[in-house]
Amino acid sequence: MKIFNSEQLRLLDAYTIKEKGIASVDLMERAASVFVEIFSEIFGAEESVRIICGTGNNGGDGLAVARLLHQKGYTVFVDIINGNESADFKINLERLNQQQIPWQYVAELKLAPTDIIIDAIFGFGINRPTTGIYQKTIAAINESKSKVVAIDIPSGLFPDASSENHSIVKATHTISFESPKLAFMMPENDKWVGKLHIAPIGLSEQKKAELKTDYHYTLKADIKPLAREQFGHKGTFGHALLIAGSKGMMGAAVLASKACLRSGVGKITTHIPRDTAQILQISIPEVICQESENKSCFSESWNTDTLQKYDAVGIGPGIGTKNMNGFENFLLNFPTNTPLVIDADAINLLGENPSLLKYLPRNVILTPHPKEFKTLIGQLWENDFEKLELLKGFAIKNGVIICLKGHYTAMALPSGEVHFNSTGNSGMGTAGSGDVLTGIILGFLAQGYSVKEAAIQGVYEHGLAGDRAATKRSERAMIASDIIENFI
Ligand SMILES: NC(=O)C1=CN([C@@H]2O[C@H](COP(=O)(O)OP(=O)(O)OC[C@H]3O[C@@H](n4cnc5c(N)ncnc54)[C@H](O)[C@@H]3O)[C@@H](O)[C@H]2O)[C@H](O)CC1
Ligand SMILES: [K+]
Repeated sequence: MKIFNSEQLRLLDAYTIKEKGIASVDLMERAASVFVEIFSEIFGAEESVRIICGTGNNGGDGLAVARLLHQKGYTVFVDIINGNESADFKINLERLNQQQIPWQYVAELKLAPTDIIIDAIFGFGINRPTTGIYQKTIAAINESKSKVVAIDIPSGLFPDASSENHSIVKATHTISFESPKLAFMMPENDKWVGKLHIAPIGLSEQKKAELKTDYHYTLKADIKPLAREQFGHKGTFGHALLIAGSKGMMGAAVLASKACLRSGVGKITTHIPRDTAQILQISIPEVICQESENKSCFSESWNTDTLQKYDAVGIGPGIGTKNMNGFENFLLNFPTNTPLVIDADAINLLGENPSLLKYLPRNVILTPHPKEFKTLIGQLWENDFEKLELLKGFAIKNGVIICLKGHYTAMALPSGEVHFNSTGNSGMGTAGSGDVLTGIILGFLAQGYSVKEAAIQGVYEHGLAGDRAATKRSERAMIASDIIENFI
């Protein structure tokens, strides 16, 4: 799914009105009705609802929502912060009056206790930080004990730019129209957005296809698993090579190898330090162990012909950062066309020696978490929008795919596209979770997925398995092995 900016959403809005001959107030009605549909699935009509409206179209949505909830039997009360009223706001205020729904203009909001507040102050029309009555109202909402549901976007949050240090409504749920906003993908905004719901309102599909954006949100419909050949065998489902583990870190090699096998790969060879084979072999009988001549780390020397025998290679989980020489030889001899996934300590080694970046092969995926990304680029960022620019810049400059792990893992491609992932949960912030992801991506690459597909689909399926694990156990109690067990 594409992520549109506010200018594009306005365009889509205007185009849909023209193309479908639908009045803008009817589009607002459609938005309000999908909002109410989702809202009423979460909250029952016994809960009291206070709707706080601005006077633009977000406020207009709020008035229409008030009327529709009233018709469904909810007790609603509307507060309006006086301002310039949009045309569709005026029509909806008239409709509110016709149904005799109680409302008042507020100069200073004294919030009577209510179960739920619906935030309809500002939507994507916000163009400056909130001040005065708006700021005070937002503070009152955030201090209340009520659950808060934002219409389209928590008021005060800029959809397409950083809102650091602004006054913003802290929503429990955000029900956003048609497409998520870029701001929702930023970890710094997690505290404002709460649980995100996307509500399609039927904007023109043709125009959506035409509009260009760098930003995408991966949903189930974007996932296309490779068909498994009925006559295939372990020789045709790909042979992966994983370079992983060191003394005390063999768990990383075990988790990544097992995840790789579960991803459907035909065979995996795992290259490990000498004398550690027992640990791996006992943990996973299906793995082929290849021991390094080094007792404590991976091999010093690598040759292209040997590496070329594998369909894909992964390096990093648990390898430590001592063997720079071996890592350099590995990259210098890496075959041009073999897909490669680089994770964990291999990323730290690259960060320590950025001159190696030029030796990265063309089909490479890097999977850093934010700390590893910082080491890799040797630079700090002021906010998450800046971090996103750095991520995009790195992918473009080095011609690589880079997946910045976290909630809504961001995958930047050399084309400048960024795909945000929609699956996963806080339970995945657990030791070994990243090793599992490396194994899955490696397995996908070895089976013949393109680097783009392996990155996007690997991250999506890793998150999905994590969501299943959290349902069976809990976000708190799940561990990385549960992600593997729930990969189906
Ligand atoms: N295409 C769609 O997705 C649809 C969106 N709808 C809803 O409309 C809003 C956007 O409405 P808009 O009237 O453009 O803007 P706002 O209501 O967000 O803001 C109103 C107005 O306020 C002024 N303003 C901006 N910042 C400030 C500030 N800090 N202090 C004071 N005043 C401010 C500015 O002039 C704005 O224009 C969208 O989010 C949806 O909720 C439709 O209902 C359906 C189609
Ligand atoms: K809002």
